[in-house]
Amino acid sequence: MTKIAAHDLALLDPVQMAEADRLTIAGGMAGIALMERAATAVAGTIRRSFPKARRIAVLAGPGNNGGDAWAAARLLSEAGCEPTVYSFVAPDMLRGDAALAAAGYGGPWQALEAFVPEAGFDLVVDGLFGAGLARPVEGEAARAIAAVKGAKTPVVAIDLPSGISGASGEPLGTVLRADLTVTFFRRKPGHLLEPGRSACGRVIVADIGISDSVLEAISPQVFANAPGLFRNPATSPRDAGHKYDRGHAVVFSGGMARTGAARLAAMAALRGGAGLVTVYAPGSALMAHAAHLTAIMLERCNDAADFDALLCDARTNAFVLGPGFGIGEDARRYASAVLAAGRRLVLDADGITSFQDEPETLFAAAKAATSDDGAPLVLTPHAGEFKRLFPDLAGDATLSKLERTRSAARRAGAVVVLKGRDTVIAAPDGRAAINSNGTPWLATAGSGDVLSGIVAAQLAQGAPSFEAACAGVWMHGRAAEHFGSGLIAEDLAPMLPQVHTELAALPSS
Ligand SMILES: NC(=O)C1=CN([C@@H]2O[C@H](COP(=O)(O)OP(=O)(O)OC[C@H]3O[C@@H](n4cnc5c(N)ncnc54)[C@H](O)[C@@H]3O)[C@@H](O)[C@H]2O)[C@@H](O)CC1
Ligand SMILES: [K+]
Repeated sequence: MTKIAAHDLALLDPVQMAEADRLTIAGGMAGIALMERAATAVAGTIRRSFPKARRIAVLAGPGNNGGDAWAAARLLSEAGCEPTVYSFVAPDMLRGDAALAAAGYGGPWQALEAFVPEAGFDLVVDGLFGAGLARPVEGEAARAIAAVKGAKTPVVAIDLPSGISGASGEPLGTVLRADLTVTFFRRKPGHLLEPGRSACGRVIVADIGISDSVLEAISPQVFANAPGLFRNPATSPRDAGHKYDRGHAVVFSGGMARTGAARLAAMAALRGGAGLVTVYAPGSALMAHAAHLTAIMLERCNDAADFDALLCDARTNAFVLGPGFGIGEDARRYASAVLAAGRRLVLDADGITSFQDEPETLFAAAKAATSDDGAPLVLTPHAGEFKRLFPDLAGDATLSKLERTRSAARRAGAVVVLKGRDTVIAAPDGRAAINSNGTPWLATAGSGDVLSGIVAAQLAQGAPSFEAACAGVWMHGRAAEHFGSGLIAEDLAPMLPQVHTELAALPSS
């Protein structure tokens, strides 16, 4: 990935954001100037997005999130609105920049206890808690949030909806649901991870004068998943290219009654950009495949002897094992052999479950096969499959989805794609990406088989595993967006040409 793209897509946790703040202040900008810019962004967004809002309730917390709220109230008042601040603490309890911001506001304010949203407000501004949320929201703040929910008045959150952790997207006590969230400099993981993402509504990132150069010192490792993270265009063939330039992907098939999943993955691999795709199937499944496959090739693979012979073709470089394959010794043997032969492997579904009693065998094989090119193994579990390989991480309620996936990748020596509405992709070296495209229609039978095929296509074309996984997840989500409602798994691969066209049109990075 390029530095510029990575910087644009960086997500900062509250500690890193505080560091960005500190470096900016150390560079000569006063803290109150940063707060003023944050408030200007909030007030400006409100004026643009809710131009008819006159009577505005501004909920202000005890820290700098509250400071932003007091300063925004002043700006809204200057713009002709009628704000009333409802403060969580008496203003003389505020400290630092927040105290300065409150002192600069000359309009009406009351204690938070007095807040009754039914009193005809057009809009509520949530400046209770942001990056500094440190414990569950309870008591008076929780009452105010519940009252906002009941009133159905539009809500604009400052930085984060109160009750959502910026680091994890997890709720801490009562959570406010916003229609729009204005955050500063860069998004935070909590804006993309559920349930945070749903609580934010639309997210606007405002420039408050923090220079991108602070990111050099912070060196972010977590990113929003988007084309800047992977080779761009990921899949456009060279004009004078040969099909072998784009690699040869292989999909292992299950037996006679379970061949569809392998075909879904194989077609996705071909449409995903692999030059050639072959299905390796047991003899019992050959007829079923032969009746369906055209551009995709077919080989008999009944046992280890067949497989060893097939592996002699050094051009097969990316394998998919798992969809419809069946759980057991064959899966373990083939997966280990693929890795030992220096090929790259997407392990999904039954392939993952096959290692539930001996995950260390898989992890050792992945680590032994790791080279300068990075991890050779990509695991694509949903939450249930993740739990089979990493039961302790799955059961640790103190870990966020992001932390769980990063720990799993480090332990396995593999790129881990933990699927869901907020799919997290993590590499053993600590890099991680959070995906946010796609539609709810992706929760359909066979959707994961397609994803494994698209990822294998990127591996076959030579993308490093982390980039291949990021690209595959993004393309999969984008294909669903192009199709729209009524999607089933078969509809995804036919949408991939549009996704390739879109990627190819982006400026190369
Ligand atoms: N870091 C930056 O670069 C900038 C930060 N700004 C604002 O500053 C905010 C962060 O400010 P702070 O670090 O002061 O944090 P917050 O204002 O989010 O909250 C911290 C305060 O809330 C209290 N608190 C935390 N959880 C509570 C709970 N559940 N119930 C009751 N009290 C609770 C803490 O004791 C502390 O007093 C950001 O969200 C943003 O709005 C902006 O002013 C612009 C620049
Ligand atoms: K807030």
